[in-house]
Amino acid sequence: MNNEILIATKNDGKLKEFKQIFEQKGIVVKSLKDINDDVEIVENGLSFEENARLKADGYAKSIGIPVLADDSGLEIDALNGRPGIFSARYAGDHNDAANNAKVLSELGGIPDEKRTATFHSTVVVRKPDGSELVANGNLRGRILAVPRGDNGFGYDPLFFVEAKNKTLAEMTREEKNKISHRALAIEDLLVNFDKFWE
Ligand SMILES: O=c1nc[nH]c2c1ncn2[C@H]1C[C@H](O)[C@@H](COP(=O)(O)OP(=O)(O)OP(=O)(O)O)O1
Ligand SMILES: [Mg+2]
Repeated sequence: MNNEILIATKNDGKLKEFKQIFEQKGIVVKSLKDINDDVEIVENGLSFEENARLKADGYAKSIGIPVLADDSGLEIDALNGRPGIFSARYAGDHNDAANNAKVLSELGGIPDEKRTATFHSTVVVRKPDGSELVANGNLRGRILAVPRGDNGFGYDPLFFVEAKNKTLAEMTREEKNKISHRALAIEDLLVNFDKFWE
């Protein structure tokens, strides 16, 4: 039975979200901690999709099971879509606090109604035979001036979801996993998944 997938991410927050979503579907999630092969992947693609493919491909050849990678980021309208594909290293290195501070400083003085943003996720799954599935998800929200909440990771404390009257960091993992860009990408993925998975 083909029921295992490797989630190729070094981000524990993402891994926990994917685990919850796939385990509900009876799919066993393996992480990079379960394999010896620690590859350093340079995310130098020009799009979310290219970066997700680089990550999935980096592991798909050596591991005998399907590999899923996500490349995601925050696109702020008033910043012409920045930080976008550079979300993880916006303030120089992979530091959530510094990235959030940079975003807040760039948005300084911009009023609430102009602080709209999209969280985007592109997910690529590669099988050992090279076949792949690509899916996307988007979540609209607004960037607060002051962070709220302690859950989640990354830009979650700044990302306010109007319909829930909460930031992503004020939601439980279950709540976030019902609406997030990553959850929506997986929903999109699952439309074609069974056929791909056979
Ligand atoms: O739900 C989210 N809630 C908050 N922040 C988020 C989310 N989704 C992506 N983000 C931010 C985190 C990181 O700054 C960048 C993704 O960068 P990205 O390269 O895809 O992920 P990563 O480097 O953390 O882990 P990895 O590449 O090993 O999967 O966007
Ligand atoms: Mg990354």
